[in-house]
Amino acid sequence: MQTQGIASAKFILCGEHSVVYGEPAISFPFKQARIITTLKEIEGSEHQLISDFYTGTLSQAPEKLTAVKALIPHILKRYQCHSVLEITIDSSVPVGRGLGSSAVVATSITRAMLAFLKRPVISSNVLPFVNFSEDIAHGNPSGVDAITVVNEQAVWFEKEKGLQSLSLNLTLPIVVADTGIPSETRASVAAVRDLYQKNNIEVSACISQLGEISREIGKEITTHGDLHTVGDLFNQAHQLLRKLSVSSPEIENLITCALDNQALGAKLTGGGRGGCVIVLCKDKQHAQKMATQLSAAGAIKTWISMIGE
Ligand SMILES: C[C@@](O)(CCO)CC(=O)[O-]
Repeated sequence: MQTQGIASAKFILCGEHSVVYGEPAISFPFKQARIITTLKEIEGSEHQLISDFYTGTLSQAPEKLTAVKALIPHILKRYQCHSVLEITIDSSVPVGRGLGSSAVVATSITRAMLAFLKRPVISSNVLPFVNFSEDIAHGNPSGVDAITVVNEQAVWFEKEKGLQSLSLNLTLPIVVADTGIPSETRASVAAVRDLYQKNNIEVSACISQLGEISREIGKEITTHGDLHTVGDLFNQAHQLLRKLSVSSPEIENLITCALDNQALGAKLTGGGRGGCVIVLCKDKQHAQKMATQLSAAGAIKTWISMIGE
């Protein structure tokens, strides 16, 4: 018997980093990039992993796959299953680009495994396993990536309160552009924590302002708000994230290109220090032109996402 689990990427509209300190974040599923995990039982004594990144026994998988290595036996143990598995991971989600690749792989594996174990593949069963895997991958994540990927819906998230679904009343023409530089969420969260410990007053102020921006963006996008206002808020958020030391020359290069080409606003998304930027455009046509300009400026890949359409 063969089972499959599919999961899509996510991107954070606003609130990355400040969400770790209890402020709200808004994030969306990003269906253009996804992972399909296929499982089957095999003879032998060792689980086998097949992926673009690594193929071989699960126990010998490289350090970058530590969370996957832990997740598979954890789920089997939880359901007292002794099967030996072949796990094939087919991914179009770039790794370490702020698009939630670790939560996506954990979700697709968990879904495939629950189907294999004949358990209901529902969010309440999947989420605890994805959180288990994310804790290993990122240390102490806020949980926004896991909840967005598992629930596959627009999310308003606060660490203490969890998820609230968002109903959009404004279409956001967004270009997601990949700098091509890996973004290490664990390292960027640690860098912000370090700054926070050294300069508590200034960093606390940045974090509260980022929280306020998320609240204002939340209001705009759920009440037929104004795209220009959302764009201004993107720019303000990016300046604050820059102050928190999570931008990079490659991110700044794409942001400059976007603003030079009449973007309404542009910011990094996810952990930063590499990864992707999101650019708010006037309409779909503008987004198409913008994608071409960002590619010419060095983005290794771009996607157009008409959020809320
Ligand atoms: C940078 C961060 O805010 C988002 C990473 O996608 C980390 C987290 O929320 O755990």
